[in-house]
Amino acid sequence: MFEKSTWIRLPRNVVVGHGVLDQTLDAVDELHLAGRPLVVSSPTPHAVAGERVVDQFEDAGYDPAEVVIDEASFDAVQRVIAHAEDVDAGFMLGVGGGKAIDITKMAADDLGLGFVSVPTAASHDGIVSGRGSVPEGDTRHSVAAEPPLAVVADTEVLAEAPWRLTTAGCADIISNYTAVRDWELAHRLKNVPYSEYAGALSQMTAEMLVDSASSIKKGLEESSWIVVKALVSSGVAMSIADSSRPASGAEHLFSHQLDRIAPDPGLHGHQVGVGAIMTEYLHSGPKGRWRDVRDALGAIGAPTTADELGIDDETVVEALTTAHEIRDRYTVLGDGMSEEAAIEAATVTGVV
Ligand SMILES: NC(=O)c1ccc[n+]([C@@H]2O[C@H](COP(=O)([O-])OP(=O)(O)OC[C@H]3O[C@@H](n4cnc5c(N)ncnc54)[C@H](O)[C@@H]3O)[C@@H](O)[C@H]2O)c1
Ligand SMILES: O=P(O)(O)OC[C@@H](O)CO
Ligand SMILES: [Zn+2]
Repeated sequence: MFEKSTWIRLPRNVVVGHGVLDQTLDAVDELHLAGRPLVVSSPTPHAVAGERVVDQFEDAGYDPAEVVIDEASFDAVQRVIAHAEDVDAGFMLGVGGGKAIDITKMAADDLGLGFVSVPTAASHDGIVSGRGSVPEGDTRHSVAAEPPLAVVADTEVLAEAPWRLTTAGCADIISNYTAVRDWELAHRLKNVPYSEYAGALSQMTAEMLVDSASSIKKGLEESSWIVVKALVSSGVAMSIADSSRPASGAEHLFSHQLDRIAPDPGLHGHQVGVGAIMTEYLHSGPKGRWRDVRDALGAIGAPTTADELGIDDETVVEALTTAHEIRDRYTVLGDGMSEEAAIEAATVTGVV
């Protein structure tokens, strides 16, 4: 008897383009959400876009509440939950980068409230996903969270954000190459469930982004359009898989470990990009495609070396040798790299 079943939870409204922040109210009204909106953001995104969202709801006769968080942690999720209960929120809008959006989707999930995603930077592919990513002690959780009912991505806002946030988003997408390779490997070696559709979509998204590299340039709003569409597409792949597997493999473990041990970690996307150069080398060897990954990152201006990440060589090697401990996710790192092998991989690829 056939007994498989799946839920693929996707947004109903994905509104992308110039000036669409001013259509947030319309995108929400269409969803028939009731009650008081709670706008959750971090300090800069609050000033850049959060206040405009609050004003829109105020002008329309809603009674919006606001909360500003400054870190991605379980404590921050609890603070947002407590605030939402205090103000009797009916639904939530997460306005900001990956951290603000993750916190909002996790708080909304806990309270059973609708969630709307309003990215202020094209820096990560959690814009659409139903996953939250939060560090805790020695580990990093990928938590099932409330996927957005709507996404409002204003390319004017995204284009005005610091350029490095956009190159980080590109690198988060380019890392899909190695994430899918790790997922396939885990499927073959450990019988981890694999979705052909999610894997193909994730990989195609990376290919399309790399093909568009010459149009991704600082100062061009069209770049934000290209990148945010790829970020949405990558998030859809995660929703289809009901896992971050299509977009997160060993290169993400490496980045999560850097977040723990580096004195001054880089942007998430930049770290996973550099990680992908080395994990592609581990997958395909010295003559493999690690140069293509490095060149794709270089073409959009993302870091390709430890130096460009602002992280010292020893920390890179330590992160490589310990990344497998971050979470129970089988990847090309297996049960860990020796220090000699890590130095070799980082040196051959020019990362250190
Ligand atoms: N849930 C998922 O599926 C998923 C996917 C990818 C990444 N993530 C998570 O997202 C986080 C990375 O996202 P991030 O790089 O956006 O980090 P972030 O949220 O810390 O944002 C980076 C910085 O950009 C600033 N910023 C955002 N918009 C701005 C704007 N318009 N102008 C000026 N500054 C602006 C923020 O204030 C912050 O200082 C990580 O925690 C990562 O694990 C989650
Ligand atoms: O589950 P994690 O490893 O946090 O990955 C989510 C996201 O960063 C994928 O791009
Ligand atoms: Zn990522």
